[in-house]
Amino acid sequence: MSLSRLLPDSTLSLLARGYAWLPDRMRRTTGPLVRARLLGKPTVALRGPEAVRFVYDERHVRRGPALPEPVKSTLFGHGAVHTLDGEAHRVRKAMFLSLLKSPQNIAGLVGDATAAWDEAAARWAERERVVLFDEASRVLAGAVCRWAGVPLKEAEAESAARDLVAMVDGFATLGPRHWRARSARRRREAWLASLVEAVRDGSASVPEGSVVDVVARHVDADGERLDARTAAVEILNVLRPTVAVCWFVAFAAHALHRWPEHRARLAEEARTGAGHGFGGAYAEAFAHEVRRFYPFAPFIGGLAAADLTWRGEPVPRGALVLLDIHGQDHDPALWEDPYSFDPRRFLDRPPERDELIPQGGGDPATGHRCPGEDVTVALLTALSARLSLLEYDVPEQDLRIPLRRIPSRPRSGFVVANVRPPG
Ligand code: HEM
Repeated sequence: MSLSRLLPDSTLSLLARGYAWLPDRMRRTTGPLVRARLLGKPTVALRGPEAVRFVYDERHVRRGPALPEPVKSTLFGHGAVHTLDGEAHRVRKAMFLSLLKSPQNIAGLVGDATAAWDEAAARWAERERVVLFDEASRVLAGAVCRWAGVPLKEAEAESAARDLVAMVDGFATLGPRHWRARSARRRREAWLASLVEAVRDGSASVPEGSVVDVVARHVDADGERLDARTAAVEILNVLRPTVAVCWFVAFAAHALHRWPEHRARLAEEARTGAGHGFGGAYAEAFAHEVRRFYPFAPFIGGLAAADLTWRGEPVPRGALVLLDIHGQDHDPALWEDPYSFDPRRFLDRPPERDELIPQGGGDPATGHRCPGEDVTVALLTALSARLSLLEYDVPEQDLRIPLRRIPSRPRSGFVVANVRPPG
């Protein structure tokens, strides 16, 4: 009998310990990998740039069969790009990359988001206090729908934002958040599937080259167009994670509050227009450090496609193989003083491809690495710069970020009061 068959199942321990589960197991292990059982399957977990290259090699690890049903029914959607391998994956992925890697498209989305932020910030000033997480989710939902060609009236932005947040918030729990996530997904897939049908039969029109247009016309590896439901799933795979940047915005506000010296530097850069890109070199380094430091995606996983060996250790075919994202982004072997928040670590040295992996590793064109990473960095850079220029009070509130909760966030959502937008 193999060793992993004798191990107790760790699924409950993972649910109870959240982000700390895998890094703790890693710390306690003396070998090059952790062995466990998850969802009844023998499991190994790895970390480090070499492990990234090992896991993202499709001859080693396949994704399709690995994703649990509760994750597909909330976070990603059935039939999503996340669930594909080989040629089918590459053809679908190329569609995302064409939309999300173009500098012009990224600039368009950032322009819509910053305009929406400025309008919203003027309204925050009229209210006693606002929850930044919720406000950022609405700003991003309105901006990404407009940019993607999804018609959304102003009055609908709040419920759309709530549903898009719910799909992310409920994927890793068995409680009420999970059931909210499932119904949010059902509702939004039906909404977007009817938009795709209307675009296809000519009863609705969307801008040429927009996300809806490109997904509705996309031809998959089998030579067929996507059915309307799968097209809706993939449009959601642009809308949902863009809105999820609100998690990072709340974390950015947390960092500015906790370490105010960064606010001064960001504001100075934003005021003088120094630097480059969407907010300047310091703002971009700050965005990378927020993505490294704060907990968001805990790990990614797939199934071993063959009997494998990792640094002399056997990994049996069919085993669940996890890449410890959160652990790697805090690994003292890769990061000096990993638990100190310090954007300067990215000032002189842009992140290495397989070192900083909050959105996966490897090459996004050939593997599953997030195609929205440039969009995320651009949005977070621009919004962090804006946040640094906004004056506000931070009233008494619960700012703890519970590591047991996946995905986590400041418990209060980061409340700001007495907002004074820049003049
Ligand atoms: C909010 C910040 C974000 C985080 C933390 C994040 C994280 C991730 C992670 C960990 C993966 C999986 C990588 C893997 O399986 O190897 C992923 C995949 C993906 N992300 Fe993101 N992402 C974010 C933003 C975005 C944005 C803004 C978009 C699109 C506009 C996006 C679209 C996608 C898609 C389509 C995939 C599937 C790629 C594939 O399977 O090939 N993400 N993301």
